[in-house]
Amino acid sequence: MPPSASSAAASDSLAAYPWLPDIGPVDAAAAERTRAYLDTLTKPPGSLGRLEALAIQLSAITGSARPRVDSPAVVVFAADHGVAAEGVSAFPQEVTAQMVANFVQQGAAINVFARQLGARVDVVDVGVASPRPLPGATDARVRSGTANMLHHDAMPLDDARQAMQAGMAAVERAVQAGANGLIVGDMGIANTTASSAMLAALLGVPAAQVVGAGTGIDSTQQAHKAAVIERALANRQANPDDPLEVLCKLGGLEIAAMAGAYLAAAAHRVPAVVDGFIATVAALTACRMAPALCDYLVFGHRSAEPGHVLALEALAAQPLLALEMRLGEGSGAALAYPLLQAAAAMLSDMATFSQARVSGKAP
Ligand SMILES: Cc1cc2ncn([C@H]3O[C@H](COP(=O)(O)O)[C@@H](O)[C@H]3O)c2cc1C
Ligand SMILES: O=C(O)c1cccnc1
Repeated sequence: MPPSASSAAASDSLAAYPWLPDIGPVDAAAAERTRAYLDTLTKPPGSLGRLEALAIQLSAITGSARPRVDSPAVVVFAADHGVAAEGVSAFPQEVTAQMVANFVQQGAAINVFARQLGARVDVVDVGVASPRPLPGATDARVRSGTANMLHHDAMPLDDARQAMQAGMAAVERAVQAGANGLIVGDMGIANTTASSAMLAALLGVPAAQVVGAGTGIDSTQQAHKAAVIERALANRQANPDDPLEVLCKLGGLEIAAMAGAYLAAAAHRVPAVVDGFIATVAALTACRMAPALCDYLVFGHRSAEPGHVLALEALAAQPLLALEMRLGEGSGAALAYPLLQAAAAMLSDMATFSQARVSGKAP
């Protein structure tokens, strides 16, 4: 298919989904004002480096000269994956539900980092494979896990839409409760397989190039994981120009919910911090659906999962941190969040040259 025909197919499929929120461009005038204001603050121009770029982005997102990000919300979406049956993770599927209980009991890494930010963690079950609702989690279960992508499409379109809407609804709740920043996380055993398959399909690269250790599989198991993904890609034949089709055939319910959450945050002009590999694949999918979204996202960290670099490159994204982490849950996004707060505080609290009577640059 020639490029023009394939992009027409992609936008046709988008037109069929009016349930996606409308996202306008970021506020370029507010960004420009902040860019100029930064040079009036008592520091050599540009000396706060990427923190200055972050401050400009926060103004662009919020439209405010003094953006506020003092009240973040953390939302962790959990779901299971049929492809876990192929032995692609170091851990069994029941860990997804067990970790949801751990989130509810405040014991996971994301709970610890959220506490440091004074943020609440909303754990949303969009598709955990457990017989009963999970106590303490928000029940938005669309279905009990995806189908095994090796043999079936992971989910039908209607389930992907419902999961994306669950993501949007979680952001609505957070924004109504006063959140002005969003940290989105994932929990789902085998979701590095789903994300790797989606990324290989979206970028047209071999699975071996994106596959990594996930929860800690060795190199032999990684070769098996790549082979499973290659067979799934061949069986599913997802159209790389149709991100929703890629999501339905190869993705996961929590990945769909994360994509919906980013879109809803942008529609509210609330900065969302993207976490690691899984989160970035969700963000890439959402950005392919609504390209205006990309300017609203802050990339928190670079995960040790090898596919993450490719996903970040596809978004021309520069993550704030690189701590060799490979956890998910929103943990890297939460650790990066204080940098957003520092950028905002720089704009609201620093003295200007004239206020502090400091001489400007020599002529
Ligand atoms: C105890 C535990 C806590 C986690 N928290 C996040 N993940 C992360 O690991 C999983 C993805 O890796 P894979 O594709 O190899 O299964 C996801 O659940 C992800 O959120 C965890 C995994 C485990 C085992
Ligand atoms: O970077 C991630 O999001 C990640 C990597 C490995 C396992 N779970 C999550």
